Amino acid sequence: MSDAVQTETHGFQTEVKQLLNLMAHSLYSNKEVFLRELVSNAADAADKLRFKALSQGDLYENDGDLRVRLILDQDKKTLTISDNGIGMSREEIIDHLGTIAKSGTKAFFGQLSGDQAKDSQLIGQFGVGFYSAFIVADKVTVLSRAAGQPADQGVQWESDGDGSFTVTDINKPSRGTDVILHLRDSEQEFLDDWRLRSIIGKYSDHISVAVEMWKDGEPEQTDEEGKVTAAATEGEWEQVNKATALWTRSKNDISDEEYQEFYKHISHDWQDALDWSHNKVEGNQEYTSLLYVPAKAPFDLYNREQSHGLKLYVQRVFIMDDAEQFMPTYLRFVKGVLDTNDLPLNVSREILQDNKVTAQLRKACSKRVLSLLEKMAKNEPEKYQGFWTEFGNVLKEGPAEDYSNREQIAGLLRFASSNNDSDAQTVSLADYIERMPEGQDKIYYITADSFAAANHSPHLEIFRKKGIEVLLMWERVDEWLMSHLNEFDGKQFVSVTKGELDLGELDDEETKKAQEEAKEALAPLLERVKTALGDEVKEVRLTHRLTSTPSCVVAGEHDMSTQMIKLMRSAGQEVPEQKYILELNPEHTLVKKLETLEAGEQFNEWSQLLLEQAQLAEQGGLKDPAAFVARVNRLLLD
Ligand SMILES: Nc1ncnc2c1ncn2[C@@H]1O[C@H](COP(=O)(O)OP(=O)(O)OP(=O)(O)O)[C@@H](O)[C@H]1O
Repeated sequence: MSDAVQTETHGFQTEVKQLLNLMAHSLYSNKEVFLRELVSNAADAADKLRFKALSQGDLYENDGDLRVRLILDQDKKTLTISDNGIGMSREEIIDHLGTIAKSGTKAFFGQLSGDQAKDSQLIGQFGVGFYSAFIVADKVTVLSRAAGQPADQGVQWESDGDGSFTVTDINKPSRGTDVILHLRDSEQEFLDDWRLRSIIGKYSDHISVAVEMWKDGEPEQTDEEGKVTAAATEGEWEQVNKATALWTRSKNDISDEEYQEFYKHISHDWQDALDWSHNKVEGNQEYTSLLYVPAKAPFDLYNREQSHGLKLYVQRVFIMDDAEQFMPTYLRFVKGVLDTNDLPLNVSREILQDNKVTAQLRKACSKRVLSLLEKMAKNEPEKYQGFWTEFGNVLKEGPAEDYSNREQIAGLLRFASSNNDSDAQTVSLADYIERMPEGQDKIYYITADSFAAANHSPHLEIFRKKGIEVLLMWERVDEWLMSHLNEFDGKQFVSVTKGELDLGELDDEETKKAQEEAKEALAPLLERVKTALGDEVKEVRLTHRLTSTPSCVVAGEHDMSTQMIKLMRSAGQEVPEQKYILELNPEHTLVKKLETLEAGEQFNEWSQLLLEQAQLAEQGGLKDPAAFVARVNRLLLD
């Protein structure tokens, strides 16, 4: 022990306490996961040391055989997971085993309802990690010493999982970390050597570092006559996993179960992945990729800054976690491994930034994921629908970010539709096109604040009447998406709330003629309304998109849509006040009534009311709601 043994007590971050609580309740029926998590951490520590030692060979301290050992102590009732990996310093241990470093964690725990059954579902959105040790242990002691540090720089971390932990300086001659679990009385099954071997076999075969357990020696064996049949053997550490990195094996030799185990190892998810794609490429480019799509979105999916990306290996040597350079942001949910021979072993994040090989690999990996999704959508539509529910809104960022693949991404999008009267996003663009009536050559859509606002928008009236399907959109990202999608399969996208409505061949000659006549007859009325409203509107014209509503407002062809304005304002950008075009429905009684009114106060009030109610329906609010209410009341009493 060093002279000044310094023990400090630290409180866990509030979120850690909440996680511990949640985990104890949620994962009890799945409690073996603690072993996978702790062995994964130990294997990661070995990987990290191997990488650091590439440039600093003396870190091995003459012990380059990296391994993880499981040690049972029947008397003390402890199970120890011991590694000779990178280890942790005092600061690191306080930091890593006392807090959760992900941003947004607080908000995540803030939404817990207190209802254990409901909350336990949420653990799936959160990585399990080290803290799972407390599912089976009522006390955990961690002894660690960072590689390259003298023996007296060891540190002991200890906690009973109740809210605080202690940290003490210790002497630790061997490099690496021992996690000692003081098993609860009810968890003594994990002291059973055979039970442990079978769990480890299942969880760790594919981890590239050896996992070892102690095998007792055998005494000398003799036959009846006392002749020695087998010499005595000494006890030894025995490797219990295959220790071949899974992605290096041939696809045909890997079972689905093994793929799933590996997924859990790299993702810290405790549920199965939804699907994966494993590819070995030789030739010009040489790489292996194993990419997984999770079944559930993590809690921080919408934080675009959150770390994501692949585990990067170069010639099977682990280089870094979260190499985001190989996965575009709109595919940030993908987990996996990329192992390449085309990058140098001393590659850094900076080198990756601006690198031709990186760009090629990123393109290749993106393609793999898109093809995987395409196949799923085609062959297993229900499964794809599950994917869409979890990750659809992220995929919608794709056309803006990945211009070259936008047609393929557009093919994967799913929308709600005016045909369905439901907010379920199930309609693909291919479905839409297939259902188009003869004469329709455009894809019509509407963006609004909510499903109800989109579905009940007056702008849809004429489309409903004519049986033309309109795609309904109301997610924040939709406006952004549509500003980057011009066409699909040669068909142009048209917002039903923007510009002059031209249904082209969908309108018959008779209707067109009637419209022309109305235009001529009502020209004076339009003039008068424009004069009454003055600068409040850009233009007043007749509309044929309405059937049961008297008026609507539309943005000019090249103006920003209402949703885009809202999006930009909410992002803190200044957007100048935009003037709309007021459209009047010539068939509607109120418009007919307006025509009969003489110029004067009443005419002005009615014109104003028709504008305000149209703005209310389109924008969901008014600048001066009180004036609107007063006006309605005045007109009601007239
Ligand atoms: N055996 C170990 N050796 C060295 N460092 C370790 C070891 N175990 C844990 N750590 C450190 O503690 C950190 C936190 O571990 P924890 O398992 O809670 O989360 P994680 O591995 O980062 O992943 P996730 O949050 O996705 O579960 C690790 O990132 C690592 O830096």
